[in-house]
Amino acid sequence: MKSVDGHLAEILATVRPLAPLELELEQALGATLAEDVSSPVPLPPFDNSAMDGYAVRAEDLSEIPVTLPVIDDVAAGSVELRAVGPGHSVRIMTGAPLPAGADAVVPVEWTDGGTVSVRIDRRAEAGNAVRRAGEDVQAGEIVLKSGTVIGSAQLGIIAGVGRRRVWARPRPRVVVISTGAELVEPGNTLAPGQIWESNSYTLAAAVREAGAEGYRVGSVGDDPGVLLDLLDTHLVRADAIVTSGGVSMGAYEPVKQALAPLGTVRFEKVAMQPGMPQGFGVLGDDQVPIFALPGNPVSSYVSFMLFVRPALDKMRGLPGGVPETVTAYTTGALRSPFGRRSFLRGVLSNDGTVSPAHGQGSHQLAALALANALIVVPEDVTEVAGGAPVEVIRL
Ligand SMILES: Nc1nc2c(c(=O)[nH]1)N[C@H]1C(S)=C(S)[C@@H](COP(=O)(O)OP(=O)(O)OC[C@H]3O[C@@H](n4cnc5c(N)ncnc54)[C@H](O)[C@@H]3O)O[C@H]1N2
Ligand code: MOO
Repeated sequence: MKSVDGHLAEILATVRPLAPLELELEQALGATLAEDVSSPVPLPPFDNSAMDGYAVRAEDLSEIPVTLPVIDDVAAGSVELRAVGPGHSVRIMTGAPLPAGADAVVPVEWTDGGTVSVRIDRRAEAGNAVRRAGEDVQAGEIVLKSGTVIGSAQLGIIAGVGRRRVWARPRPRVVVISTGAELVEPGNTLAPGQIWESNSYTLAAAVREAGAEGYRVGSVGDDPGVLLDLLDTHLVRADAIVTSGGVSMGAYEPVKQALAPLGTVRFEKVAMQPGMPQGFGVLGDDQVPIFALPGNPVSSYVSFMLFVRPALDKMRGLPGGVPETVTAYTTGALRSPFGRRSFLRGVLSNDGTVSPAHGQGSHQLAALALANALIVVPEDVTEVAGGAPVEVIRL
């Protein structure tokens, strides 16, 4: 059997970072910067007020209280400014440019709020409530480095330095297809022998959680020809394809039957539990990677976390490697088949313990839904005693 590490290594050797595109700000959320972003100007671009109040010369406040004439009124965006001479003040709003001569802003709360003259009741030091030009960013300074994932705050600074577009690797577009003649869309009534289709929902959501775009095509039956047609239709808009089901040893295994003859997708047994039957390869002229995951709901989910998520990281231009683990102490005994690495579902607590889920079957989706971690039991270990340390992958 192929090792878990060997399978991941083959996947990571096959998938490539997506080519950068020039993305509009509105499309850039979740993309990975492929350039350093710098500011053409200092930020703030000019000295300005941090508060609504009065721009003054601090030296005029040596005697408190003091009453000063108000010679001007400046709002944010004002351009024609009168200088503040000795003994004068200017009413000023947050974000408005600091007039020449002034070196401090007195918040309105420290005054009587006058508009012709103002009584100031508290002393302000030079520099009080003044935001200096360039104190956030210097002209030419890099604000975001290439390789940064663009989240909301990153989008903010890109806009804040005046950029409309950036070069970035887009979120990979991933088409998700389930197979199985027994599957019925949720919301419909079950006939005997049928179950509600859940994997395409799980996997498309996991794709989105992994920072990619998930397109749920839904489920197809057991006909390999129908599956091939569907793949053909969707290949043009896919950076990767994920299928579930139809990869094991049964008489009706549409994914295996459709793809194995192409010669570019291999079906193998990987030494893990769950998730033993796995298919991986590439499709079409563009060599689009395809992950043919096993149909059991827990198996497809675990396979996604171990193989698809690191691959999507790599496609996004991020370091895509073995999922990180932390050490925890299992509250219960564990069993694992010899020669296979187990990924048991568990609940990791803040006290450093992990409680194995009740129900470790590959079909037990409810136990998976309660879990927040996978407990990793190595290939050469068949039993772990309660209280023993184990490695855990957070979900
Ligand atoms: N003789 C053998 N039988 C099986 C083997 C084996 O090595 N020899 N491997 C077992 C393992 S391990 C797994 S995992 C499954 C994988 O089977 P398939 O990938 O072919 O998946 P299916 O047979 O289509 O389905 C398995 C199971 O999962 C349910 N399922 C499938 N798709 C969905 C979906 N979209 N939503 C909800 N549930 C789904 C399906 O009804 C089956 O119960 O094979 C074992 N057998
Ligand atoms: O490996 Mo299968 O994934 O046991 O259910």
